Amino acid sequence: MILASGSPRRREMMEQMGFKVHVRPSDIPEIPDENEGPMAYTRRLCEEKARSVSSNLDSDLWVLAADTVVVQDEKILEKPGDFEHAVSMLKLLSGRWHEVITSFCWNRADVLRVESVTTRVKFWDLDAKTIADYVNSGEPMDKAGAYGIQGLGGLLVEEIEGSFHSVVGLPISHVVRMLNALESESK
Ligand SMILES: Cc1cn([C@H]2C[C@H](O)[C@@H](COP(=O)(O)OP(=O)(O)OP(=O)(O)O)O2)c(=O)[nH]c1=O
Repeated sequence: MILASGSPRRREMMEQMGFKVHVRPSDIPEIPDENEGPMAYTRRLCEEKARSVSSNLDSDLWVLAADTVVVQDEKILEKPGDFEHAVSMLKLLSGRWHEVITSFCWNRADVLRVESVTTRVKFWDLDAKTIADYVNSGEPMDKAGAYGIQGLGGLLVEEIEGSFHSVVGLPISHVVRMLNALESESK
């Protein structure tokens, strides 16, 4: 399969599931349209990522793309731009529930299917030093919402409802089930 993503976590997860993964990141700009809700945004982006990589392929391999955002107070939190931005995102998440939405897309020739998975995550109350120490670890900078649940960021999380893997960027069981369904439909 072709993975239209530069995320090392997505690659690892697909390899753990036994796939031989060829990585071809896309360069789609990640900017929500005016009045675009978070789920619609992630669905549009993963579809655009898949289509842009598929259009330059001369193989008939399946292409997988995904997009993950954190949502708090209807605001989309993507990857932080700098230290201060990461601190302000973590302050917003402190002591409250938020949602993590991952949409993924399988595409081959004119077959394209998108699915979205929403997970709820609750953070402990975080004091300023905990937030600053965490941001200084460097872990938040390439992650939506400025945390990684799979790393040190796991210490910020009190509770989760839904798919852990989806928070990390790919709900692997949904992803593999959809591929199996698409394969059996094409027979
Ligand atoms: C909330 C959270 C996000 N993330 C990551 C998953 C995604 O890689 C990233 C969100 O950014 P995305 O734009 O979804 O993905 P990406 O930029 O890493 O890769 P590409 O656009 O090429 O597909 O945040 C974690 O690793 N752990 C977490 O707990």
